[in-house]
Amino acid sequence: MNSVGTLSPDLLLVTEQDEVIGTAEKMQVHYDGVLHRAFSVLIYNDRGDYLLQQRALAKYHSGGLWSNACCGHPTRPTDTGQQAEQRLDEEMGFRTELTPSFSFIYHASLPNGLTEHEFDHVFTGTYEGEIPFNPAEVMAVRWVSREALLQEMAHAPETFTVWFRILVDTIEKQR
Ligand SMILES: C=C(C)CCOP(=O)(O)OP(=O)(O)O
Ligand SMILES: [Mg+2]
Ligand SMILES: [Mn+2]
Repeated sequence: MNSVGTLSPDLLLVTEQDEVIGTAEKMQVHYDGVLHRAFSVLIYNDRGDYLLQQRALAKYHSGGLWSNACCGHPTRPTDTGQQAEQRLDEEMGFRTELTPSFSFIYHASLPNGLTEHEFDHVFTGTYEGEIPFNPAEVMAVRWVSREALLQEMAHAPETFTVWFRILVDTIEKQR
């Protein structure tokens, strides 16, 4: 826990085997590019369309880019899925049951000078209904079919977050 206590809990630093080896403050972690635990949530509707969020411009990186339904950082070493469900609610304004899917490590230098270096746990869920998203986190949402998403990613990859492009590549190869 950092000096501001519960206001800003620290992120979990992990090994390449995802063993927790410490904690550190969120911005410092992304300045230093040190490996930490994260989660990414993929939400589908009954037709199999992807739910996308456009990150708020004020986010510390990747503002204005289109991405998967929710991403975040666990602050407790257990119950990553519950923390992902909670973060989905904070960002998108709804809850749904999430299922663990797969995990991957990625390392990306971002245009604003920060670095993402994450052991990312991917969760999936389905949802139909209203999306009263939080404007501090999200500037827009939309549903897109997988065909339309693949076309758009091929033509305008720079409008999507780096990790969502990796995620879609991985998922679409598995199908
Ligand atoms: C999980 C990934 C790929 C990046 C972290 O997500 P965010 O940048 O949205 O993190 P929070 O601000 O929500 O913690
Ligand atoms: Mg987030
Ligand atoms: Mn991160």
